[in-house]
Amino acid sequence: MRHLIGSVAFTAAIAAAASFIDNEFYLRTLFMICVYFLCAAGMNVLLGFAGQKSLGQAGLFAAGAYAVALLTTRYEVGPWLSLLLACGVSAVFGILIAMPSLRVKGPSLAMVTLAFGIVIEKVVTEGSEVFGGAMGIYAIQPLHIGGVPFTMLQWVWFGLGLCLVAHLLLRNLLQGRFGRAFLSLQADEVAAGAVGVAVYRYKVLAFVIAAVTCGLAGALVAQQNQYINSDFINFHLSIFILLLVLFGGSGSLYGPLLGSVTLVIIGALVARWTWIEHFVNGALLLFALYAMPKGLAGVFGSFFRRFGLGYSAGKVAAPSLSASKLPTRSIPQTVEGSLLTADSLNKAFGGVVPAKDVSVNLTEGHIHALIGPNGAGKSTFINMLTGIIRPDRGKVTFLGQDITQQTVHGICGHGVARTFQNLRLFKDLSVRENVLLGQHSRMQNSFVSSFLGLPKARREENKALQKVNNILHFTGLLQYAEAPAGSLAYGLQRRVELARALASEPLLLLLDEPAAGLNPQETAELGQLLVRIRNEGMTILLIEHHMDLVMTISDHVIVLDYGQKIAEGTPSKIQADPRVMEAYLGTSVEAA
Ligand SMILES: Nc1ncnc2c1ncn2[C@@H]1O[C@H](COP(=O)(O)OP(=O)(O)OP(=O)(O)O)[C@@H](O)[C@H]1O
Repeated sequence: MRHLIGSVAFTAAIAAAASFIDNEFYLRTLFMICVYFLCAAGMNVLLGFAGQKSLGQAGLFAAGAYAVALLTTRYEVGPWLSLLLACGVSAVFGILIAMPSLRVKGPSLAMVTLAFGIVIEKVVTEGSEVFGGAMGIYAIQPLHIGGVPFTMLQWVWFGLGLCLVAHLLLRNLLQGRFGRAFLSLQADEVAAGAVGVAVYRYKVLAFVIAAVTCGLAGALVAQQNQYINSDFINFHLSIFILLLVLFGGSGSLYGPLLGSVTLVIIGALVARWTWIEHFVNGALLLFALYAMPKGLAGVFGSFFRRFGLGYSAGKVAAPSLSASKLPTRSIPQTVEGSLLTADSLNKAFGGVVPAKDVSVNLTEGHIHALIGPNGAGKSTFINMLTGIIRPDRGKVTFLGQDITQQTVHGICGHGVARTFQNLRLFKDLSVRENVLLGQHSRMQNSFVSSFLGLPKARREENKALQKVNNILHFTGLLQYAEAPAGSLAYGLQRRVELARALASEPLLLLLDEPAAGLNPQETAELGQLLVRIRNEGMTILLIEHHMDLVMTISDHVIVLDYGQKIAEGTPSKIQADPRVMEAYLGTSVEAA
């Protein structure tokens, strides 16, 4: 509420100050700050949060601008409706431009989006019949009230209003479940999927948000100028939008504001020397990348923190502990006591065959261990169970349902959580945020309720915080809750990953070498923790090389060697099995 009142008061103060300006150039500069703020706010979601590098924003700006131009001039649609429809058209282009992101990443994605921008630029330049080419489209209908077109001051007021709404809505979205999900994409897509984030869906959503804000900005420029031509749509515009975010502070809620205010004012100051404009932008981009990796928002943030005025976005007071019990979900049904069945799983990577007809039955409420020499196929096996690797043949059934072809996040949603052999934490996020991400699939707030900041979104966030607090307490991590996960000692990081997996309230927990890199005391503590988790009713499948740990805590041991199951049974039976000894010793017991 404080933020809402502050934002409204800030915007109202600027709107009031603008009414005292009678210089058209100054008002136009203010309007352009609003336009670029809108572009930057959406781009910040895409780049700063979801980590998707797009160089095609000019194409989306064009989509909005030309949509409004064609609708008002050719089809005589009213200017207000055209503005709305232009946002819809841009959203469709946003989905189009998102498609490649489902296949390519990083620099390749930047290249593909760059190509998109160039194609749009060429289309509007060459397509003179429809788009007017270099001549452009004239007589675009401006916004009006009661038939009277907006004055420059009204454009500023309208722009400020849109910026306020965009800021408040995006802030709602980014501070909770959706913001964390976007950040997880940026950090590690495989881990994001494993905690239940629908990776593709969230990528498309980020592209659509960036497209709508950019298209809206394009439409506003076209309607305010009552004219658009291909000169507006060029590569420099895409770079400028990128610069707004990087210079202002990528991933900060205030970065777009700082970037657009600073860069538009610098642009206005050097406007009379057009030849240095690109030079200045290039220099600023280099400066931002090298000297201010977190942009102006990072510089201001550390300045305020030094004087004890730090504002930390999205930090929520820790709720009180109700109990140190794990949140769990109830089992809908079990098929003859069996939770998960793997039926004749096969996988080959060229000549390497890490799974040959592996069949396993994991019964409820037990600690199962999967052991075997290095390269036996243990990690491949749990990658197949969790959808990260598709088996060539065979079937995985969880609670009687075939999950063999399901997505990684879908399998997590069913109640299968995992940790990774090589830690896959979201290292820049705090321990609490990491574990909150584990709650992602259990939270019920929709896009709409999060975007509009409805009470349901706040209720879900509070509920998740309460559960996460209990998990942190259960795993002994409460005192590290606010620390960045990557800053913790290795053993603690392993525990954070375990806590994150517990947060999805799984029925089955798959742990890939959780004791790797732990000292003997930490390993013993881990063993006790796993037994406590089992006692809470969770089923565990543990891949481990620490035989003491495996033999002490497991109820059932499965042994793999060269991709084949060679034995299974109780720990004592496995210890006495000559095939197992042979697999580990590399020769028969007698020969050894
Ligand atoms: N994506 C892949 N492409 C090619 N080969 C792979 C791939 N993943 C695993 N392998 C190979 O499959 C075999 C089994 O690997 P896996 O990681 O499943 O074994 P593991 O039992 O978990 O071993 P460790 O105990 O050393 O972790 C290895 O020879 C490995 O090199």
